[in-house]
Amino acid sequence: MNKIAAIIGGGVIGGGWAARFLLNGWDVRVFDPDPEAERKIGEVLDNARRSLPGLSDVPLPPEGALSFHEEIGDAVDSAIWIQESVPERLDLKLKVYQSLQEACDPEAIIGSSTSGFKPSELQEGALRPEQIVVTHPFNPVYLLPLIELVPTDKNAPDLIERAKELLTSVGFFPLHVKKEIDAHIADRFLEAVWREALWLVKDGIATTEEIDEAIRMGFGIRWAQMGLFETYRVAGGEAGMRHFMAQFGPALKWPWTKLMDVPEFTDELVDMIADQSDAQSGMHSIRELERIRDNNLVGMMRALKAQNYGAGAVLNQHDAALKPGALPTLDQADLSQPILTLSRAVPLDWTDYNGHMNEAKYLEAFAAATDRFMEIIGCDMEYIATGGSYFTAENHIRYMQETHAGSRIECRTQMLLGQGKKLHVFHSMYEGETLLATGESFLLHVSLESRRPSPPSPEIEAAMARIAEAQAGLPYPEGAGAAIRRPA
Ligand SMILES: NC(=O)C1=CN([C@@H]2O[C@H](COP(=O)(O)OP(=O)(O)OC[C@H]3O[C@@H](n4cnc5c(N)ncnc54)[C@H](O)[C@@H]3O)[C@@H](O)[C@H]2O)C=CC1
Ligand SMILES: C[N+](C)(C)CC(=O)CC(=O)[O-]
Repeated sequence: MNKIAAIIGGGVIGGGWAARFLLNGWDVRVFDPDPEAERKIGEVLDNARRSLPGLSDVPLPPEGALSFHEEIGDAVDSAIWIQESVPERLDLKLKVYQSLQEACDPEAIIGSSTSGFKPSELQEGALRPEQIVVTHPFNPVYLLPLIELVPTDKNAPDLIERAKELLTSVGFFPLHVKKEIDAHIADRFLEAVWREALWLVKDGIATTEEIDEAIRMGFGIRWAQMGLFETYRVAGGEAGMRHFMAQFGPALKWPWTKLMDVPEFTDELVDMIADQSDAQSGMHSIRELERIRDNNLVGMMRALKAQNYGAGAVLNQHDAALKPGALPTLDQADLSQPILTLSRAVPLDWTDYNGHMNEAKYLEAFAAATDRFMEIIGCDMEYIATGGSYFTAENHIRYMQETHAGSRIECRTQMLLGQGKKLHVFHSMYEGETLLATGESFLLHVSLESRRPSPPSPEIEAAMARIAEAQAGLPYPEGAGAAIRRPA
């Protein structure tokens, strides 16, 4: 049975939480009095389906069931996680806890998305304060890993550990904020930057577009991978952080920033900022901007994944947790049929200007299927470390149907020859029952020392013989051995 999450308030943030849980295999029950809530969550889910599953290089669990409830008690019934994301008003949040705590399981965790309130303020007067913690997410909640997890000493250590475990299981990075403070950690930075930016516009120093360029062309990209302190340590040169502080510390006392002053939101300032923002981005609808944002985030996060750094390392850990059981081993597979060697969603950065999966990415998918087939026959990392491996000598791809971001694809592999140093495999790529493409590869076993063909280990020979015998009854695949014909 799937785990159940209740989403109380299904706006921008509640919709993101709903998508994160659903796409990680939880059932989600929503309570939101807004008659438009179902449509709005549907739109967030559409964005999430095209972007989140492809962040993983292994398949996410099957999507959970989504339901909408008219009574808060029905929504929280049987939920082990209740996420409150109603508007940022303390009186409203406290009223919501009153009614949901009358109905929910006392063991359930109640997380609040609040951007600014301290957990002690949310626990004030609650039926069971020990159930309530701050779990502050970042938009888009379905892609960004950070959750600021802020408990008080009313929360038992066991609840904090369970919260961390459940958040990690859906791909989040829970950052345990040990001491409560207004606006937690990250929003305090965002607010400081936001205040300074408003002054720069008001004082006519820069437009909204120039400020965004100053961020995204420089320190914004840098922050996305190393943050503030690691970046400045590097900026200190060989002497590191101490030198950086000695050199740039005094500047903090100069009047570079306006610190706590807030410009008054006069009609003039609001119009100036809104007009500049329209001129900068008004050619895109909000939904278009969301898609542009998601495309960029996925590309950047997948690049960080390749470096196993920052958010990329979190994604790799989530993949590692999902991996066991995702693909069969030699002993688990039905060897009489083509063997499942790839199962994943198409990442956003695999699609191109034609709006479908780019031709080069088919090779990437088939190469991953070949790598998996090598593992199945025993040519895994441990074996490769002993000095033997396979090199690909020839590939042939046939493209049959289009596929798109977020689509779940599978490769099934038939071994056409596995004898001595030769390995000849034929991969068929499917989306459901639809054959999308085929990829045929001829490989040679090599010695990594001499870089020349060499016989594989007896264990690999035996595994290939076992597959050859089991697949002997399969018809030779249509399209195997095909080539592009010479024009008549
Ligand atoms: N928008 C943002 O960038 C972020 C917001 N947050 C926090 O998330 C919370 C929600 O913010 P948003 O999603 O932006 O607001 P929103 O206005 O988009 O959504 C709030 C939703 O709550 C519903 N609602 C109102 N009263 C309710 C009630 N009594 N019971 C159930 N649902 C009710 C509304 O119909 C609406 O759909 C706030 O606490 C905010 O500080 C946290 C991170 C980022
Ligand atoms: C504007 N905000 C304070 C609601 C923003 C957040 O809380 C986090 C975010 O996603 O930027």
